[in-house]
Amino acid sequence: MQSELTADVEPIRFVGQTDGTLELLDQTLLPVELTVINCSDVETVWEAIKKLRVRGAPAIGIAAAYGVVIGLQTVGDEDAAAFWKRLDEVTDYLAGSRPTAVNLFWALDRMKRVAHELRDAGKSIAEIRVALLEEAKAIHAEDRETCRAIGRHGAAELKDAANFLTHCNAGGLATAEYGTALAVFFTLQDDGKDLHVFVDETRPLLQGARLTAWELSQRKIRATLICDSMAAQVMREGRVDAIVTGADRIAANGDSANKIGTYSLAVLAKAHGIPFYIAAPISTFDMAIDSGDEIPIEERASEEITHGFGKQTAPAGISVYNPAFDVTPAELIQGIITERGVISPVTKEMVAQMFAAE
Ligand SMILES: CSC[C@H]1O[C@H](OP(=O)(O)O)[C@H](O)[C@@H]1O
Repeated sequence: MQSELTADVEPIRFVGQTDGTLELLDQTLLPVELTVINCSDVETVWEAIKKLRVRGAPAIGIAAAYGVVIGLQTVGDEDAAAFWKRLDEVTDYLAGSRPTAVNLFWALDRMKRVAHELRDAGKSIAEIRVALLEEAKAIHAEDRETCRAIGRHGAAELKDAANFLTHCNAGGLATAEYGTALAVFFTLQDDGKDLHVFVDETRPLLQGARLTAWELSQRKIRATLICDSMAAQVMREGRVDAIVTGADRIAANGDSANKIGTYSLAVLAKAHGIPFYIAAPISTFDMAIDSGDEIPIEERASEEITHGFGKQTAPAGISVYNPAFDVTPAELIQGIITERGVISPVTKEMVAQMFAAE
């Protein structure tokens, strides 16, 4: 069913109080169909993250935080032991949905930390349950402002550029709203810039074609969809001033994991003398790992490649390798645009300095 899809559709919405439900815009059906799934149990939230009905590092973290609230609904306030056992069960369960986006684990750890601090302060289970919903809402609200700040810093950094290329979707659909990489383009537009964006379709799940192209068209930003393999050609033709992508996990030295195909863009950008930027919130930094070598890379089902576009496009039984992410080394990154400012050059020292800043 062709629905009227507008850019003000919220990808994530929690409805009700501690006994409420989580509404998620099913991104696997975009841009053709507008369907909202209603999550009333943690299994539905887990499946939505796993199947990319909700996706994008910050959005995954927000959904998981609400998933904790929903998962705890199966136990009452009267049995404290059951509540704490269930909290561990639910956070461990959600942590197993996807391995790469560190925001998932950052959000789950934050929810557990709040619960334990309140327990240690002598609060009741009922009070802790309410506080956890408020914490999930805080994570959600903070990300809205974080994205705006990333947009402001990115637009200032790239004020002299007009022609961009991006990969996958790091827009409002991947966050609370407004996005990270796309926030830079939205802010430049709001500042009066007439910009153009080449959009990689981003195989195999086509987040670029289905989601980024849609978000840019909704905002009437000039965009041209290309196959991933065409990126080098448009760079060689001199049609790209800068590349901006999102990230799913950034190591302490600045190595950045993002959708598969990002690393090749960074190598191509270097070959063509084009600045390559990552846009990501501080919550995407994993300071517990020294380099990108330690970032777990999700491998997904073969069918995403052999049965894309709704039909079989490869011989049965063919061997398939389907890593969903790759890692761009810090030396290929001109700058990492965060809500606190731009990290450039991207060194361990500069990352640590930004991470420690308020
Ligand atoms: C703002 S984070 C967006 C980030 O997440 C995407 O991955 P997925 O669609 O698999 O969740 C992609 O890496 C984007 O850059």
